[in-house]
Amino acid sequence: MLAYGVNPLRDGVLYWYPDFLPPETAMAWQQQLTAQIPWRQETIRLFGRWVEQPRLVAWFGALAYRYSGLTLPACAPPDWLMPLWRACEQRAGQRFNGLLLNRYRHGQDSMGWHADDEPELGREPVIASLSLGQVRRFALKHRDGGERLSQELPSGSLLVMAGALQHHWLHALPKTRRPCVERINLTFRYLYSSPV
Ligand SMILES: O=C(O)CCC(=O)C(=O)O
Ligand SMILES: [Fe+2]
Repeated sequence: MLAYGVNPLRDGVLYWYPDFLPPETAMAWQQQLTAQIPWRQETIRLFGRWVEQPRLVAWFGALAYRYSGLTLPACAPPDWLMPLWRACEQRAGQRFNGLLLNRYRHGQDSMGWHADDEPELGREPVIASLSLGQVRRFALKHRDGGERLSQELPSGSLLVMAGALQHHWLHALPKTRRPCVERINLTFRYLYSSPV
């Protein structure tokens, strides 16, 4: 459970703004994104088998994004998205040049344990994560097997991951058996053109 604003952790920091967007504004963005984004169902290789990712994704950025053996090609964001992009930059106090969108259609859509630690993101990346729609649980665990943390992410909330967090912690969006409507997550990132 996080406190409003800054939450210093061992080896990282989380900034938490549960009321970043009013509920109606969050709902309007979700509807627009659902209808207007070219959502992709990607296939990834897992233990030698091709499997569909348990979510839909989209990527906007000046550079291609490579993760989990997948390449999402460079693609300019639509103009109508920029007010939301700028608002997230302002709250995070950081410029972003990339946006990964995740669309979780139901409780069986999820994201497994990982860190956003691709070389292009550099040291101590600041990643801003905006949630729209269904409340889902976000889980964190320290790589050394120690602390665990989890936080429900309500619609319109902004979670900023910063400091050394990506180097020392993993995070996930677990599946749930509870009845679920759709959730869209936007994670804003800054990519360097060559690994730093
Ligand atoms: O959906 C979420 O809240 C997590 C998304 C995430 O971790 C990612 O896109 O790297
Ligand atoms: Fe992530």
